[in-house]
Amino acid sequence: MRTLSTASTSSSLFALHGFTSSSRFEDTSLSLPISRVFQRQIGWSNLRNGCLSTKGRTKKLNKHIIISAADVCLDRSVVEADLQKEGMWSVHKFGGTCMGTAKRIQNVAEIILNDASEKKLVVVSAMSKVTDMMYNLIDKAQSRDDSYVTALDDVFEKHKLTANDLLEGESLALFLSQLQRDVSNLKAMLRAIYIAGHATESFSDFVVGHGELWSAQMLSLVLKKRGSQCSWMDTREVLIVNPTSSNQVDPDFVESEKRLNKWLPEHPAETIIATGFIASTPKNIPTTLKRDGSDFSAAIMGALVRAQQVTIWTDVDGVYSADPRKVSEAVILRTLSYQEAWEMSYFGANVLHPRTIIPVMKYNIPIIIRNIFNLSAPGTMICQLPTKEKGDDEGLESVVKAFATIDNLALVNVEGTGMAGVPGTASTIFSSVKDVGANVIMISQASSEHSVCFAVPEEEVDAVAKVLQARFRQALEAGRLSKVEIIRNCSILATVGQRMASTPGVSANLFDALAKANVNVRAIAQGCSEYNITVVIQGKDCVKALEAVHSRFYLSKTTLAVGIIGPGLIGGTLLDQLRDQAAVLKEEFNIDLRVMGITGARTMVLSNLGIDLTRWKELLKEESEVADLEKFAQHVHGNHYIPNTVLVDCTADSDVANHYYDWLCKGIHVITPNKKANSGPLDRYLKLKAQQRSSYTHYFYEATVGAGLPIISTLGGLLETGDKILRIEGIFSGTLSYIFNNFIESRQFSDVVAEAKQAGYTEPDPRDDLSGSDVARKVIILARESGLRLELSDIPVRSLVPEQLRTITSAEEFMRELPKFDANIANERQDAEAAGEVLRYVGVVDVVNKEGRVELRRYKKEHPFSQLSGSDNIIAFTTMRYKEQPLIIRGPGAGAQVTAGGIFSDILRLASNLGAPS
Ligand SMILES: NC(=O)c1ccc[n+]([C@@H]2O[C@H](COP(=O)([O-])OP(=O)(O)OC[C@H]3O[C@@H](n4cnc5c(N)ncnc54)[C@H](O)[C@@H]3O)[C@@H](O)[C@H]2O)c1
Ligand SMILES: N[C@@H](CCO)C(=O)O
Ligand code: NA
Repeated sequence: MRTLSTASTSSSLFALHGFTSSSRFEDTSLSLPISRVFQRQIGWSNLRNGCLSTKGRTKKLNKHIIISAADVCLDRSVVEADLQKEGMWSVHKFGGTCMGTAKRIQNVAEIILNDASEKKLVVVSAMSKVTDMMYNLIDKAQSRDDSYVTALDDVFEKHKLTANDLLEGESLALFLSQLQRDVSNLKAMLRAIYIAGHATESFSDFVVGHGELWSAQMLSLVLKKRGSQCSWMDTREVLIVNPTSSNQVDPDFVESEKRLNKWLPEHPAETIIATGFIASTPKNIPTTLKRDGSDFSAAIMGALVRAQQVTIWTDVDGVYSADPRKVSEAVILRTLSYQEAWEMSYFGANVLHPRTIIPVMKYNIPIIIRNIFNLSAPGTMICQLPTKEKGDDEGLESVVKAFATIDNLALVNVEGTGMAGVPGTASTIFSSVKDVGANVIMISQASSEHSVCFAVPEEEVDAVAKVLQARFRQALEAGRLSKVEIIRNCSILATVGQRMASTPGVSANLFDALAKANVNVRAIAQGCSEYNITVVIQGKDCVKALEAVHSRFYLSKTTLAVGIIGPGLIGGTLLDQLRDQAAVLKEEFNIDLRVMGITGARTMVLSNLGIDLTRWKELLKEESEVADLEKFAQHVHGNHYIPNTVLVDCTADSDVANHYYDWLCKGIHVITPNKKANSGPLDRYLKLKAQQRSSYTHYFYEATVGAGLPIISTLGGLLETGDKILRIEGIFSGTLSYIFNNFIESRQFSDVVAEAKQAGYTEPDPRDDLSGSDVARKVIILARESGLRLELSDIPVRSLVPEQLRTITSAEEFMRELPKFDANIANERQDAEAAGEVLRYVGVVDVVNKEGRVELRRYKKEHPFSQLSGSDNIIAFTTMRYKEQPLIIRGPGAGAQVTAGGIFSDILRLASNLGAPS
């Protein structure tokens, strides 16, 4: 497939920030000579445009530095050598939230004072809400609403109160008189706007930008009060930008640097507090840096002073590996490359605007995103990552770093044979899309050139479809194009990671994770850079897909929503085992099993976060509701934060088994020790298995034969590797094994049966064991696994249930009546003993003759079947490979612990199939 990804930015993804305008007050900071820094900048400015080499300025700089294009990074060792010599600048940016109150401004001052860097340049936004208040003033004045006057008073009050808290004496008086002057000026301007009923853009800029001017001045005075040598900067005097057509600006680095180099010696200080967001045009008209302007200001300033780093202070711990609202186990990334950060922000992650990265990337300056409210969090560093080739993997996390999604998209598919080899089709398509102002988010074209497919925001798709239908009407009528198809309700899932480029198998892993989560992929795009692989999926699958791929790449635990049906002996034991092992699984194996529901025949308990398994019995009594299997399945599966659901059927009920098909269709995995589904009607069984394969869901039932013994998996392994099964023969009933192993000497048959029941070996109704039907079911299960198409009724069975007790309704009554019939079986045993033999209840799958049977047979005392003890099962596989000596599996084949353990290991097999490390 030939693919192509666009780099256009969806404007809706980023928040609009405020900006500031002109206002001055005299700076009273102490002077400090900074000429060396200044000289260095002049020297470096020569390097920017084109391929140059610098020689001779210092010894360490006596190297060739080639800058071939704007985005190429300089040799870091050279940059560092130079910076260390000249004194390092660190740049900080504090947004509105950080500057929100007097207390927070003090906090900001503290952070600045604690930074030991020789030079500090601090970019600040307006106090939070101030920019909105300023816009509101303009709106009111424009709509001739008198209340702008009181609204302006509120702005004044807010700053006055803050300053009163922060400052005192001369500096307070200085600030307040400036504030008063600014507010009087603003009042006059707003009055002018009120009269005109309109504000020009530069007028608005002027008004709105005061927030930054005031916050910068206050912070600067606070720092001075605390002994810092500090100046404040109205960045419009320095920062020169050219507005572009697309509501963006291009910084003029050469001119800005010239102005900065003039400004710095005029305002000597260790620390400079600069207003974010404001700038001037080359003609000195005030303007702004538009969206996310303060971050951009910080990045440009960082580049201008060749900062050692730029720290963006915010209210989150850093950049997450995925939206934490969607992926509960998302982690904070320690590092991101510039390109990765770029990709993440394009896909809606609240990282940085891509343009913020460009200025710093050019000089290889790291950006650190840190939480001002959690200084213990190290934050995320966006920098040039060390490459694998250099053998320096430190700080690198996974190959795939992060995942992001864009919702509410539609795919447009233009298809037809008339496109191949005809230049201009793509151009016509995309110029039409441009004409209706739609934003193309992703493009993919198969190299057959028979279709071009692209994603646009859902709300723009109708206009796109209409214009394409019109533009291609002739081609559609003539059949050169077959259709312009719209696929609605789509989402994009982007997988980002720079090292994907050099690592084979990433996409295989990604697509495998999606397949296992039953997510259908509609379109794919990957640019040559391989920084990101983008897939288009159905909107409803988005969170599930995000969870699945996130956990696949080890960024989160493999989380499974588990529903337990039938908390009887086996189900209850399983719940206790889950309770005891949960922490270890989470810690050591990255597997997070959450039991979201438990249902018995009459009552059920549901949870949204996971049932506390130390109390499951009480909860089932105290907080239960009436059992409803539909509702139960829907609840356990309905939690969109957990990508995979498994229902574990621990009943012996055919009605429950009849739901498996439906559950598999819904993408729910099924695990069971219940033999009813696999030994029920053959057509149902075949349909179930076919559904399981085609739906990529998993259906595991190891405990149906031999309890926890690996019978089903061994058979599967033999078949999958091409062995041919000839015969499977053995003692398949734990109950009947126990009974005949212990039915010796003077013991009564009924007593031994009661013991087996007491030990938890029997089926809920022991007649299922004694009748041979349990063994017949196991024979059928193994026969079908081996490829035989047999029904349960095809298996001749010797029943040990006395004729008279077969119709009794309850298991308890049966147990009471059983002793009356002890003599019959005792006689049979004595006959065998007299011949030096023992009785054993065996099942046979005769694959060669395509038949099965269940019988009570006599074996010589030396025979392996005669050597068993307890509830041992013994199963012998005779195959083409194991012909002379059969492959034998022996061990306890019934009992609560071993059976629950077998089910548990099926759950872990499922987790492993879903991406948990093995
Ligand atoms: N006991 C063993 O050693 C062993 C070994 C392998 C497999 N198994 C299988 O394990 C399963 C459970 O056996 P057990 O000994 O725990 O039986 P049990 O009777 O102790 O438990 C079954 C539970 O299922 C509940 N139940 C019945 N119908 C239900 C329904 N429609 N919806 C919800 N709950 C329902 C019952 O109330 C009971 O709590 C059986 O299928 C059995 O064949 C048991
Ligand atoms: N009742 C069964 C349980 C295991 O399937 C037995 O005795 O073997
Ligand atoms: Na088993």
